[in-house]
Amino acid sequence: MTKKKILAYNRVSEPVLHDLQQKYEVEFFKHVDTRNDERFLQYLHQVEGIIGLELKVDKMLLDRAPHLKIVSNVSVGYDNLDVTALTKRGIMATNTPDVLTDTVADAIFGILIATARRIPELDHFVKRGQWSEFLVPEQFGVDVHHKKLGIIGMGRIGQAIAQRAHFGFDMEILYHSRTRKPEVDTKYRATFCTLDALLAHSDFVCLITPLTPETEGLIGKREFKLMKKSAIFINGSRGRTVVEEDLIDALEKGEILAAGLDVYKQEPVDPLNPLLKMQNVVTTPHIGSSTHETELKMSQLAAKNLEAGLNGIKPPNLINPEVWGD
Ligand SMILES: NC(=O)C1=CN([C@@H]2O[C@H](COP(=O)(O)OP(=O)(O)OC[C@H]3O[C@@H](n4cnc5c(N)ncnc54)[C@H](O)[C@@H]3O)[C@@H](O)[C@H]2O)C=CC1
Ligand SMILES: O=C(O)C(=O)CO
Repeated sequence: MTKKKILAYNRVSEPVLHDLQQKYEVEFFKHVDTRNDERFLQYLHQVEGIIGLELKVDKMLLDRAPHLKIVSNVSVGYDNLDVTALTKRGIMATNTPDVLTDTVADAIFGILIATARRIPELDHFVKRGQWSEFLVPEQFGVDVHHKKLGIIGMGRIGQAIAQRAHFGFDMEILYHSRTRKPEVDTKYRATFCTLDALLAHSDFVCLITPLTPETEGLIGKREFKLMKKSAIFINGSRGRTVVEEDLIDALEKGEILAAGLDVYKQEPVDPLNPLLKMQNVVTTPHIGSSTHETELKMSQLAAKNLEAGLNGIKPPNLINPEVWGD
């Protein structure tokens, strides 16, 4: 029997890829120009399944994949997929929620602390051999514990951040989300509020929504102006939820104190991006879920979704259940 053809893209853990290769014909592509790479386009024409990270799946790509049944993202975010176009063609789309929640929350909390306590900057100071006298107040950071944390997007990861903030650091939590979550209010002593109230009152503003037409550019000039001058802004969502030029402007003008960023408008980030030159900005290269343990779990879950879809079983993490007739 001929094996079903699968296209693996960008990042799929080695043991998972190996396992898939036993059962399917698998071609792995690292980074491709999806419009012009001949090998990619020829293989795409034959595949029934795609598994991978951040492949831009749009109408043009789908027109070139007539046998495609399922696209299995190795990520919880799926802003890389044109879900409407997939659904119209009856193609399943899946993601990897839950398995990465705690890992991402750890990373975001780490970035928050690193920004508040200026850890990367002072690490360089020590390593450059500049630590010759006691620290001066200009090098001090700000406290995290007992401060007000504003979380925009109180979903799975937002709640895991709230848990760390409440139980670990006794922080007061404000949140803004599509709906109020009474269980979160009780569990983490959190208060649901408008976006503007959150921005005006928070010491730390943490953005962790998905990227959607509603959240694109959610935080820009007006929102930075509403924040406290002492506010620290943390973005763990996607770069385009923020107007990056306005963030740069707000930092340059001292409208906010500092920023901790895991995501950018363009990734990998342009080495000339002014954010990289700012001492009060902590940058990480989209590390949210990137631990050995969690990347493996994400790939395993993505493979489970893929195989279910290919074999006529409803995938556990179907994003567009309409294609299943639900
Ligand atoms: N930096 C990184 O490495 C990672 C980033 N992410 C990002 O985090 C996002 C969230 O992941 P989860 O918490 O698992 O998703 P989720 O779906 O559980 O939570 C998202 C929350 O955002 C809220 N939301 C949506 N639109 C909103 C709006 N316009 N205003 C306010 N709140 C809004 C939703 O109501 C929901 O509570 C992902 O979609 C992804 O973009 C996820 C994993 C790793
Ligand atoms: O899962 C996601 O959405 C990520 O950003 C990377 O893990």
